[in-house]
Amino acid sequence: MAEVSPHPGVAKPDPILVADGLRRSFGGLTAVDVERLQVQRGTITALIGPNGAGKSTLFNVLTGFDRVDTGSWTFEGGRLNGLAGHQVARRGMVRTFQLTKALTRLTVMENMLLAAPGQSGERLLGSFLRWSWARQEDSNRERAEALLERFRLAHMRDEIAGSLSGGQRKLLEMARALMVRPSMVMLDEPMAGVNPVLVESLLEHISALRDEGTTVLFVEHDMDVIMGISDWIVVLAEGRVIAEGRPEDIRSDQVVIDAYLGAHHDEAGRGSGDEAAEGIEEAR
Ligand SMILES: Nc1ncnc2c1ncn2[C@@H]1O[C@H](COP(=O)(O)OP(=O)(O)OP(=O)(O)O)[C@@H](O)[C@H]1O
Repeated sequence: MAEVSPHPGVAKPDPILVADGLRRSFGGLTAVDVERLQVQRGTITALIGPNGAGKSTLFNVLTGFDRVDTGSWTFEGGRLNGLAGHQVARRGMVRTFQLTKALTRLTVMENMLLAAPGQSGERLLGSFLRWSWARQEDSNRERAEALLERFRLAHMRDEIAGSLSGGQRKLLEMARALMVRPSMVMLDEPMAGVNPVLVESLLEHISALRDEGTTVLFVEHDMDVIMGISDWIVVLAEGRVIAEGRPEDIRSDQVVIDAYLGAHHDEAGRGSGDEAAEGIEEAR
C-alpha cells in the first residue's frame, strides 16, 4: 500500500471491493453516504469511526443484510446490488455474526456444519446425488475439524456453543465464516468482550488469514488493535469517509482527531468512541 496516497475515496491498485455512491437513510437520518470506497485485495483494512458513524450500516449494506437507497458496489468485479446475504457469501464475501440464541443451543460442530456450503441434501433425490451429497458431508466435516483444530476449539466440538467463553465464541464465529472458503472476510468488532490472551490469539488468526491471501475488513474500536494490525484504515464519520490511509497517516490526521473529539463532546460517557479519541491522542 506504500504507493497509495492517503485521501478519502482513493483508488487502489487491485481492489477486491469497489463501492460508489452508497446512501442509506433512516427517516431523516443519513446513516451511510459513501461517495467512493475501494478495498485493496490481500490487505487487512480497518473501518473505524465514532459511535453512530455508520460502520455497522455500511457492513450490513455491503453484505446484503440491508438495502441501499442509491449506489452500487462490486466484489471481484461482479455487481452485488440486490443480492441477499447468503448469495453474497456464495460469491466469497462473508461476515461474522454474533452467535444467535438458536445457534448457541447447537454444538460447536453443528454450528460449523450449518455454515458449510450446499446445505441442500434433503432436496436431492437420485442415488448418485445422495452419494455425492454424502461425499460433500464428509468433506465439510473434514474442513470443520481442520478449522476447529486451527482455532483451538477441537476439544469443544461436542459442547453446546452457548457454554463457550466470549473469546471462544469469537473464534467460533471466525471459524464458521471460513467454512465457505471466502476470499474476503468482514469481522464486526472481533475483539469485543474478549480477554487479553485471546485477543493475541485472534490477532494472530487475522494476520494469518491475510498472509494466506484472504482480504480482511474489520470494524473495531480498540485503537491499539487497529494501529497494530491494519495495513490500511478507513475512517467514517456521520456516514462519510472522512479519511483513509496507513496507520501512521491516520494517527496524525487532524480531521480524524476532530471527528473523535467531536463525538466525545457530543456523546460524553458513551464509552468506545471516547476511548478511541484518547487512543488516537495517545498514539500521536
Ligand atoms: N435500523 C435503523 N433504524 C433507524 N436508525 C438506524 C438503524 N440502524 C442504524 N441507525 C442509525 O444510523 C446511524 C449509524 O448507525 P450504525 O450502527 O451504523 O453506526 P456504527 O458506526 O456502527 O456505531 P457503533 O460504533 O456505535 O456501533 C446511527 O445514528 C443509528 O442510530
